[in-house]
Amino acid sequence: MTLELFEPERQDNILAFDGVVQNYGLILNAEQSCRYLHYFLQHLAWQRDEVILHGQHYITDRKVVWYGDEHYQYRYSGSLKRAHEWNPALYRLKQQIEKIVGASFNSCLANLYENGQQAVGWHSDDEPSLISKIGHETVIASLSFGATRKMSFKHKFQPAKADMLLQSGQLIVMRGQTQKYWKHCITKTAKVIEPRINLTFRYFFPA
Ligand SMILES: O=C(O)CCC(=O)C(=O)O
Ligand SMILES: [Fe+2]
Repeated sequence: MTLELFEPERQDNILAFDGVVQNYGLILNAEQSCRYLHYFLQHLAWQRDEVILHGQHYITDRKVVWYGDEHYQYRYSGSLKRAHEWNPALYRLKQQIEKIVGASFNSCLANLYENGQQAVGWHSDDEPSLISKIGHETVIASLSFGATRKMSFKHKFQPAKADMLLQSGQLIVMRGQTQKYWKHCITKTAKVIEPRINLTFRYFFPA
């Protein structure tokens, strides 16, 4: 695993306006992060994602899996997703994150990028099932393991952008109106040949 020269600094908000992306820095040490990476690589039920765009059926390179308190179901990009029962280690990590962040989560969408060629394009996590009925905000806590990758944000209506590197053991939280006004992506890079896992803890409001 590559060792980063600089630890990420904590930041209250990397966005200039219209949303909040908090950088909590590293919440796990290198050894803990490395153990989680190898454990999750082996023990989560990874599957390529199916999406239907403009009537065309696609299978993504990156793998995903969704865990939750119940077998929540929802339809996005034309295919039906169903939450698995919590993996116990993932559940304990969820409880730890809830304490740090001061919010509760009932599900986790996990992503596996085998190398820098696998990425996720510009999108917002703005499905109605993720928006709270009171306050109308979305809180997503995102914890990374393995290879350092760049996450970018761009405003939907203004020429504003922000970038951050996500290291192994680093936690960020997207909250407020971030999903309404900003898109985010993980960029491709030929330099990264190692895997990265990202866990996005979410609160899912069943319809
Ligand atoms: O891998 C990441 O850090 C981001 C994943 C993401 O945007 C998502 O799961 O919605
Ligand atoms: Fe996302």
